[in-house]
Amino acid sequence: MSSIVGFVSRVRTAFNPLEAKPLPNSEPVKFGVLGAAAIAPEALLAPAKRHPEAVVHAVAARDKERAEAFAQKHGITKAYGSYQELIDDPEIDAIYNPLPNGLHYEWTMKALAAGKHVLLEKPAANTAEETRKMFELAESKGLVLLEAVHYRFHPASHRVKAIIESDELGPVLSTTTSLTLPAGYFKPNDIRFDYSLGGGALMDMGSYTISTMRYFTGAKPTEILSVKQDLSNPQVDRRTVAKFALPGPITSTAICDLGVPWKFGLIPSMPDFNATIKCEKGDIQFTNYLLPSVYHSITVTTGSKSRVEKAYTFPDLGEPWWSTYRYQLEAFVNKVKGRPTHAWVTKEDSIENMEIIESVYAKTGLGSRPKSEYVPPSSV
Ligand SMILES: NC(=O)C1=CN([C@@H]2O[C@H](COP(=O)(O)OP(=O)(O)OC[C@H]3O[C@@H](n4cnc5c(N)ncnc54)[C@H](OP(=O)(O)O)[C@@H]3O)[C@@H](O)[C@H]2O)C=CC1
Ligand SMILES: O=C1OC[C@@H](O)[C@H](O)[C@H]1O
Repeated sequence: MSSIVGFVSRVRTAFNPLEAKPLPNSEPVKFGVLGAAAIAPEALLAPAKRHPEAVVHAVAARDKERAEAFAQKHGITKAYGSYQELIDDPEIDAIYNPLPNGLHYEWTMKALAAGKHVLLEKPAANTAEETRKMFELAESKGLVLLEAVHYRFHPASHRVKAIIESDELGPVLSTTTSLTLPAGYFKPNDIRFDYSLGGGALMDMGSYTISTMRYFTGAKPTEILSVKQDLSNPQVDRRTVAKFALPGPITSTAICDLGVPWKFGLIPSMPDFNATIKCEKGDIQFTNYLLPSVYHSITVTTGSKSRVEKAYTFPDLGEPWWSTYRYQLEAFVNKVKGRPTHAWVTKEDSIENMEIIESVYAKTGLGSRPKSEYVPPSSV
């Protein structure tokens, strides 16, 4: 019963934003958003309204009218008809980059070159080399760059990691991390199915399934044991199932699918956003690891005993309705302000994730998504 009340309360709060009052003695971090992207309201606009030190100041779209309509709808002060104009706005401190994957590198490099911090959507870029270059530029300019791997900032993921590290269940033997959605969820013309824009299930959902495998095992694969891909067009995987060997006895399976065919062509499959971690003395079933603020459960089983845990807040941070994105924004703003953060995704972490994605694509012969043609000026 209490979990239903909690669910209703969290969802109600999600649709009725509690606006935070600005802090009197602190300048807010002013964000500019590149593109009127579908994910921007959930991943930045709503969390910023609930953060006392974050403001979304401007949005840019390729078409100025689209930017203006988006700005009006979301109460954003400025709208630009080009991404560069927004980046050049001296009032903006940080850029949120939710462009298609294949444009992450170019526009992050341009934003960093202009002296802006960047909150960058996942996956960081099309290649590990581009990811490295972005982080090197950020470091050389003393700027914050974060790949928005939002689940890493939520207390539920931390709780699962803490159980694994507590040794209650002994060493990890295997993991299965899944992210699947039914066919029809994404339209055929979605950016996720466009090779030239960095599309593919492994780039999209797969960036999380690889990331959670690495996070929960604390290890990097030593070998790709097998990969099976179903394609939506000759260069783009709709589904990828990859099996990995990790150090010691660990094996991991990462499953992602942008459109599971309906059963008998009639019944859509349920989304699968679950992680299973099998350990020597028991296992953990983490339900809905991607959007745990809506609902999640952490079921720990040893022998015939099992218990269910939930973690919506940290002891000293958060509210039950804080989404993964709100927790992520908390860390980003703290980092920009030079304060400690409760969690972070490092340069090395982002590069390693991209290396694994590329190595899976190499194994099947599909190959990495196209390298950006953008060449930064030599002065950068
Ligand atoms: N953190 C998370 O939970 C999620 C992250 N993502 C990530 O965010 C990014 C965007 O995803 P999503 O919001 O779903 O995508 P959308 O298609 O809604 O948005 C992409 C934006 O990119 C701009 N754009 C620029 N060039 C192109 C082009 N050639 N073709 C298409 N769009 C272009 C468009 O901006 P304009 O307005 O200028 O036309 C559009 O608003 C991806 O990297 C994805 O992986 C996505 C969903 C969830
Ligand atoms: O990042 C994401 O998270 C949620 C998914 O629906 C989406 O495909 C992906 O881009």
